[in-house]
Amino acid sequence: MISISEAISRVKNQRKPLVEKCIKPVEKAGGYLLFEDIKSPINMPPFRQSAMDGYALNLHDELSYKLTGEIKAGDSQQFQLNPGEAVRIFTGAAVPDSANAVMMQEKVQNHGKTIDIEHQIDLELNIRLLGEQVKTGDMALKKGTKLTPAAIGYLLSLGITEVSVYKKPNIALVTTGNELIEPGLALTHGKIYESNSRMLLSALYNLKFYDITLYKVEDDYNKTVSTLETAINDNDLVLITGGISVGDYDFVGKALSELNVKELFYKVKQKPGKPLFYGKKEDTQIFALPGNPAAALTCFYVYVYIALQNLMNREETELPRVEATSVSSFKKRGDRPQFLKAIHQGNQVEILEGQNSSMLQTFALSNALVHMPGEVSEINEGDTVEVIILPQ
Ligand SMILES: Nc1nc2c(c(=O)[nH]1)N[C@H]1C(S)=C(S)[C@@H](COP(=O)(O)OP(=O)(O)OC[C@H]3O[C@@H](n4cnc5c(N)ncnc54)[C@H](O)[C@@H]3O)O[C@H]1N2
Ligand code: MOO
Repeated sequence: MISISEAISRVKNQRKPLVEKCIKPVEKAGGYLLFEDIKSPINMPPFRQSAMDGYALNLHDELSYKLTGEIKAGDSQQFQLNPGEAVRIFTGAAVPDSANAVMMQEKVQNHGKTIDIEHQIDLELNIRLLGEQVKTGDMALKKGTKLTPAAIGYLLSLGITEVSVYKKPNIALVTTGNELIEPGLALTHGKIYESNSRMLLSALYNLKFYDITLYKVEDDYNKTVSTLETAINDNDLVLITGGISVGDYDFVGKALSELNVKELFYKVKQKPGKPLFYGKKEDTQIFALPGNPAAALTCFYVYVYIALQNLMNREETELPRVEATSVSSFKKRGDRPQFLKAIHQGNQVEILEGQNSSMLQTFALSNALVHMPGEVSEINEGDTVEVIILPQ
């Protein structure tokens, strides 16, 4: 049995980012990293734009101007202004080449055919210059940039509709167990509703991983081998839940060994999640998470999260950890370090009742996990503890 820190470092050591590219419509590329530099195909703005509703002026030494017309946003006609002439103009409209400043309307008196401005103004005031954000052919966004909503808006503003991005991993979610029934069907004695697959699916969606295939297999050795073989062949990351402990019908470990999956670790000194398995076959990483739902989700956040960040070539691979003051007390049995479901707010954290690895109710209320080291037997009110912040 290895320590949590050793297990974390073995996952980190398998850093092999996916270097395949895929082409995505820009609006569906949120969260992806750019595979290539993007050069701007246009000047942005593509013309000199008015930044205000007001008047475009061909400046002269006096404060009075002759009004010669009007330009709305989207208009394309050209005006030729002589010194001392002005046109009415609106935000976003093209400023005539012969205008050299825009005065906002609050500082202008309109007399019908002429206007008076309050004071003399600087050249190019209230004009967004041609290409002031980015010029044709210049770097718009560099390879590796994460596509945030702002980045997506920016690329679309340059007229770009498709981008090449680093492919995200194809992920298999495999559930095992004869006792599992689809939620929605009638429950019969001895059965429980299957919740792990779509719990992990939703955790993956939340992290913006969408290429996910669900596989289900009953407690049968041959079927476990063939299902896992397909899942491993077709995916970059395989997450299995259940069947990894020592029971006579826990076939996952034996099946993985039959399939020549290289074990990187099996069993971690921690609670929950002791029987966690991590291995790889060629470039596919495989986690066999304990079937107990809270153990599976805890292992997802502490270990699988790192593998996902590694595959995406992200710098930060672990969830953020902070220190906080406990407002509750907790006594631990045994010497396994524990991850405790908790509510973190400000610089305080409340450890919740009901920490059993089969219970999701407490997890449902939590936004954090308190990491309680093995040598600490109790946490008291006022103690400083380490808190892992979960993605919301
Ligand atoms: N003799 C021992 N028995 C157990 C040990 C041990 O060290 N020695 N470890 C215990 C610990 S700790 C855990 S955790 C579990 C892990 O067992 P498995 O990974 O083999 O999981 P299962 O036995 O298949 O299931 C455990 C539990 O979770 C429920 N489950 C499974 N899959 C789902 C699912 N998709 N949705 C909802 N619930 C699921 C399952 O019904 C069981 O109640 O082993 C202990 N035993
Ligand atoms: O790890 Mo098991 O998850 O302790 O119940």
